[in-house]
Amino acid sequence: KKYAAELKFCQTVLKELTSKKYESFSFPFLQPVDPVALNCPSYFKVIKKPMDISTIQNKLNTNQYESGAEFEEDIRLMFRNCYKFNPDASPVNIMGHRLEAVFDKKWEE
Ligand SMILES: Cc1ccc(Nc2c(-c3ccc(O)cc3)nc3c(C)cccn23)cc1
Repeated sequence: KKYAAELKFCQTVLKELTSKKYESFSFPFLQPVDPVALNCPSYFKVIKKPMDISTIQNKLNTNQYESGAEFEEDIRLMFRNCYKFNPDASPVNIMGHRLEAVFDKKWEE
């Protein structure tokens, strides 16, 4: 069915984003931001809806997405959070743009 094929493609896209070849710029996005570990106490004041790839993977595995569009919403939320918290041209901001470029290419494949 279309629905199953759509969600299967989401799995393929996540596999691409977490591939070792991108680990030099995907690592800030693989796990939830830990404001204590990263020493960024303002994080939860600035970012109201945290999102990361491991959370998206879990939602996909537990059928919490109704469609590919909902999956894409969480991916885009993750990158918006990154651009909001990390100043333009900062290392993690640039990593976000690089990983989003990988997503864009695979998503429109
Ligand atoms: C004081 C300070 C300033 C910036 C950061 N950014 C940051 C983020 C981050 C990722 C996504 C996101 O939505 C927000 C932040 N991930 C990291 C990592 C893995 C290492 C170093 C910095 N990192 C951390 C602490």
